[in-house]
Amino acid sequence: MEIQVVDYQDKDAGKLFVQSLRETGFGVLINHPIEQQLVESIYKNWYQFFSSEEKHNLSFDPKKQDGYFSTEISETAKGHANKDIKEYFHVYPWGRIPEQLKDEILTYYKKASELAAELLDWVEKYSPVEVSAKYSEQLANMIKDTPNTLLRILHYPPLSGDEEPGAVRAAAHEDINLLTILPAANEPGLQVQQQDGSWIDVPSDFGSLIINIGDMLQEASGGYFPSTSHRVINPSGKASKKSRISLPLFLHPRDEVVLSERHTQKSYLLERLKELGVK
Ligand SMILES: O=C(O)CCC(=O)C(=O)O
Ligand SMILES: [Fe+2]
Repeated sequence: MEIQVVDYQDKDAGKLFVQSLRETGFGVLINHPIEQQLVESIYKNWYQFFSSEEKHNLSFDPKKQDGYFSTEISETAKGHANKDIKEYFHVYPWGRIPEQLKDEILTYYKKASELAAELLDWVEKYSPVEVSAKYSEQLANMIKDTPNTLLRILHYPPLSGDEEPGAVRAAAHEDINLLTILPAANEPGLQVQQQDGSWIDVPSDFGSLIINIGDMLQEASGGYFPSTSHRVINPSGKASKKSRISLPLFLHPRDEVVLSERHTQKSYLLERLKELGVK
């Protein structure tokens, strides 16, 4: 099955969306409640931030994981040799945020988190009974009042030609969290791996919202909802001189939420961050 582009206003939206998640790990929403104007303004304002020296004053805190992560310390995807060609900023409502960008980004954080709770309700509603029986509490409840949901603003700089051989914007990886909510970026490049191992572009029309499953939902659903590998490929030709900005919201339950017999959110996250080399 292909990734479905679902109209959020459609009466069967929930069913179609969850079916797409189940079969591909991804679903795409159009006509959704997140205003494109807000997304575009964030892209513009944070591009300015990444172009300024101010970012170096907000360098990330290794314990709290908030703040600015430079290209030099950017993540290395599990099983890969090179660092990704990206810099990013981690926004948590309790964390450091550049003063002039605070109101806007927290407005987005709140709106996207509210929509996310609704999407988790859809996932719950269309989980077979034997799967929902595994959820330790309602999925939407797992993220209620959580301090752990992470909004990452990513900047993939133009390619200089001096990149390490084999380095890419984002090497193939799976997300760690429950669900990821990602507005289409300003440039293409996002791909998902299909069951036969081949890679296809994720439908990313500007204005649409891409949602994918992370490992925590896979864990909580006993594998029913697969977290699929995705990546961001390097542009070529003229596009390689352009920056790409993207804005994933990674939904994380509260620390103590039980995901499975093996893991709480906290124990699971710690294990995964160590693998990424950022903890
Ligand atoms: O930039 C994108 O489009 C995707 C980013 C991503 O997959 C991630 O940060 O986990
Ligand atoms: Fe990802």
